[in-house]
Amino acid sequence: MTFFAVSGLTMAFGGLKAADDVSFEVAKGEIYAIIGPNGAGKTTIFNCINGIYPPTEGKIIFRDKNIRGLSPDRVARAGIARTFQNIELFSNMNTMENIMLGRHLFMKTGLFRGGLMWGKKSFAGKEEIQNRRKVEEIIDLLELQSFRNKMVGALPYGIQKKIELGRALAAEPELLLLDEPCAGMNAEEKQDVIFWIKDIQDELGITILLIEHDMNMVMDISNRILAINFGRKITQGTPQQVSMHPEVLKAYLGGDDEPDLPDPAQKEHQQA
Ligand SMILES: Nc1ncnc2c1ncn2[C@@H]1O[C@H](COP(=O)(O)OP(=O)(O)OP(=O)(O)O)[C@@H](O)[C@H]1O
Repeated sequence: MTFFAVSGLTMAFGGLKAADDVSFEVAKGEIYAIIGPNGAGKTTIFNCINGIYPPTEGKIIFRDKNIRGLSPDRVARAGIARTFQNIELFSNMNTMENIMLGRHLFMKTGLFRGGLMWGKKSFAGKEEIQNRRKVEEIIDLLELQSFRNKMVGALPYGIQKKIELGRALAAEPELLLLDEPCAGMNAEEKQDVIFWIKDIQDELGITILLIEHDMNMVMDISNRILAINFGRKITQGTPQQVSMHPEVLKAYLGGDDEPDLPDPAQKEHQQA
């Protein structure tokens, strides 16, 4: 079975091909990163995968089905969740309520209404209790207990990013798309995110497709990497292979100078 594959994906905005004949495959259980300079087309690929843009050409295969052109809601129902580059939370709702929004795919009654309107023994009440239980599991997993009832607008940036991750997990995805999970974070917060992502892979068995500018993080966390520039694939491979590719070095440095990319081989050596 093909778990996830993109083949010949092209997304044109007028004369500009933001994604140009991009193909790659992600195996179940891996952490797969897409890297590239600003404007390379990374977010466009995510937007095509989760149905925000209908691709101009190509196929997007998830569990053997072509999901190209499905609406974001249907893509989510198929098992693909996403976080965004800029935090997309409801700042005047608390942590629990924001994560609960990720459960809407499973709700037959309206959000938060079940327990209130129909009593605990009704179908709506049971559904509400079940959803709240799942949300509590996520709050425990991400260690968000002390923020459960706090309005998210007032919480630190790193915590808000974690709540957004929690909301995506609430949809119980098989594939999780993370768009720059470390953007705007300090070194300690980034370490935290790396820890959670590895945990999500190991403990929940969720496959992760990641966009990230922080090369240290990408090299540390990814099983494989796709490098793109000007909408086109440069290369794909292990962190070691990709970090040594001359076109990747050129794309990042604009020349053939000594690269500033971390050396995964050295990291492995240090860890040994
Ligand atoms: N809706 C749109 N309409 C027109 N052009 C777009 C649209 N979305 C993206 N683009 C263009 O497509 C190109 C790729 O943009 P995209 O946001 O995918 O790059 P990116 O690699 O995610 O960049 P960054 O790292 O800065 O987020 C850019 O030139 C961008 O201006």
